[in-house]
Amino acid sequence: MQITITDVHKRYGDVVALDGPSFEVPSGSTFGVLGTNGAGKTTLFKLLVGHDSPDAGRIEVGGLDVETAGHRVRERVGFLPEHSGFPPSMTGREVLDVHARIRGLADRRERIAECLDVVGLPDAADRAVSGYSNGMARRLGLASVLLSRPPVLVLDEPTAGLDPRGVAAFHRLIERIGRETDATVVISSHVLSEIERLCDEVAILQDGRLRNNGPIDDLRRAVGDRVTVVCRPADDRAALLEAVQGWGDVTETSETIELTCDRGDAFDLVAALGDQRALVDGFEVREPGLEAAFHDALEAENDDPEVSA
Ligand SMILES: Nc1ncnc2c1ncn2[C@@H]1O[C@H](COP(=O)(O)OP(=O)(O)OP(=O)(O)O)[C@@H](O)[C@H]1O
Repeated sequence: MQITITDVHKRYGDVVALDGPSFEVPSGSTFGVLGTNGAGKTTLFKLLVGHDSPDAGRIEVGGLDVETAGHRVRERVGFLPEHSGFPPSMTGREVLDVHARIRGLADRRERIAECLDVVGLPDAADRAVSGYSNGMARRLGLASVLLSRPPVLVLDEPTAGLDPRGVAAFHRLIERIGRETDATVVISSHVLSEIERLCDEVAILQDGRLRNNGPIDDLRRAVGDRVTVVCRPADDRAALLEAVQGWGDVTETSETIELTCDRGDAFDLVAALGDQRALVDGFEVREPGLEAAFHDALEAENDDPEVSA
């Protein structure tokens, strides 16, 4: 395991920010920490990188205790905070040069050029960062984190505030890092689709407590063995609607008729749809998403605050 979090507690005055989550992050995985506002994600990350201390519990990174070996942990972990500011008059390259010097990197010039290339900023490298868009500033932040090739990257809400193109570019970047390096990447987000797209495993936090964790596929399965068959009606929508009555729970949207049934019945349903070819323009089978797992985890909390999901 690259990261082990054991029964971590943290309060700020009366506010309980973390209430005993325990989970592990496998080496080389892209791991999502998911939670609504105030769930404790940023607090957990601050403890993880040694910027703050837990009141109780233990966090280990690569077998090192963050409390007692903080300096060595910080050498292993590249942290992109939720809000990172750069001196506005410096160029991107100068910002990276300062970071490279602080870390004592020997091959600064080459490494900076490589990282600018990875994040897609070589053309803007010699412009003042005051003229950078949000997305460019986030990518520069990521470049600064990548400089020393840390085995662990901790990215706090890396796409917050980016426009859709910026989000897509950042996702491609994280996917590339996941593919081309052995780094363990830990990302926090409250955007489910983002975690679902990028991550292998996830921990779901709510009010500082761990509600669920594990491989995304396992969580999806745990949601229940239900699948949804989404049909696009041909010309006679009413006839299709009548034909599918009783095959599953029916939901209509302006474009589709959606049938949700037990996975075991899905084959029969699809076969029956095949017999109704004249009424159906096309269909797809949709697996339950992480969204359902997320809401299940949160509902478990509302049903019984004492029961851990
Ligand atoms: N320095 C602090 N002083 C007082 N309360 C704090 C402090 N830092 C965090 N908190 C509180 O601890 C709780 C957890 O906050 P945290 O920032 O970790 O959540 P988060 O999941 O990162 O939220 P968001 O998605 O909104 O960034 C919140 O109730 C927050 O108000």
